[in-house]
Amino acid sequence: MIPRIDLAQLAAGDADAVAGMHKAATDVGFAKVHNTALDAKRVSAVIETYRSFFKLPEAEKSNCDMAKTGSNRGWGAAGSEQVDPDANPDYKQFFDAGLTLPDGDPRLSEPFYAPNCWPSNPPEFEAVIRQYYTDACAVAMDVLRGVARAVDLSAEVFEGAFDAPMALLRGNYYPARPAWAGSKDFGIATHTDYGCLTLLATDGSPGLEVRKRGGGWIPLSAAPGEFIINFGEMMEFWSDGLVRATPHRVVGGNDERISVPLFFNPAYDTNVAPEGADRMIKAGEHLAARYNETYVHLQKP
Ligand SMILES: O=C(O)CCC(=O)C(=O)O
Ligand SMILES: [Fe+2]
Repeated sequence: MIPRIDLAQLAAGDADAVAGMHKAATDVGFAKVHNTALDAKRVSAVIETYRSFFKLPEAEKSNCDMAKTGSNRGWGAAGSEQVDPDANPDYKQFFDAGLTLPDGDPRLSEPFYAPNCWPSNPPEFEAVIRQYYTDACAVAMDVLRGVARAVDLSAEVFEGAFDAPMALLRGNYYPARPAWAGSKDFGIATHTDYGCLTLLATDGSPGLEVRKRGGGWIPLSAAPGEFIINFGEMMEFWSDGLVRATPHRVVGGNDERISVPLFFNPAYDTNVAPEGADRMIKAGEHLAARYNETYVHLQKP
């Protein structure tokens, strides 16, 4: 069973909500979260904005092709990410956006704080996505505070670590599963997320599957207004293995599907080693290693 958590109740310390988050974090690695600052209407507008973009001709989308920029901002064509080395590159398309830094900020030359590429169509794209990025980061921070409370990590652990986050907002577009797809082809192949927390909105269509500890897969879906959350590798390091990064995938079906994960990653220099450990795991270095493995345009031949 995947816990379903009321975020306002979690923030207020409600015992059931705290217990639900404890189970989500330490057992299944996934939860559904509702009653957040982002309502169904806002999330639907974001999903439809991405949908309009993905429906554009490839030639227009390629103005923001990340393979041309060398960073991970902009459009990723089908086949541009390979999250499982034993599977083929994913057949999904996606669009990545990160923190918008002021012009002239020296961090703009660092890969994790690279400038965004905003398409000119649909015309509202930049405004809608930038506002959602900011608001979704605030919801993710609320969730993390609830996680700290639920698993007894000191609340200060996360404070300050997300002031200039390497958080990445992605729109995933899964077309209907292609007729040519074989056993090594996925919308997104089996993987764990790299960062701390993923706050995932979807258009409500099925497709996501979460790996069960004993084997097999649990299908999970959420309509706009309700979020799926899961934990990534950095959170597993940070909590010394207490919080679980659970593998998941999308095989894909007969209908197209849009999902919008916010990968809530801390600032580059954050040490995500367990508290009190005598080693250092720099968040930015972990992320760089994982990006270099999985973005096809960054892979070494
Ligand atoms: O589309 C989904 O539901 C999941 C996407 C996902 O796992 C990812 O983008 O990391
Ligand atoms: Fe994922």
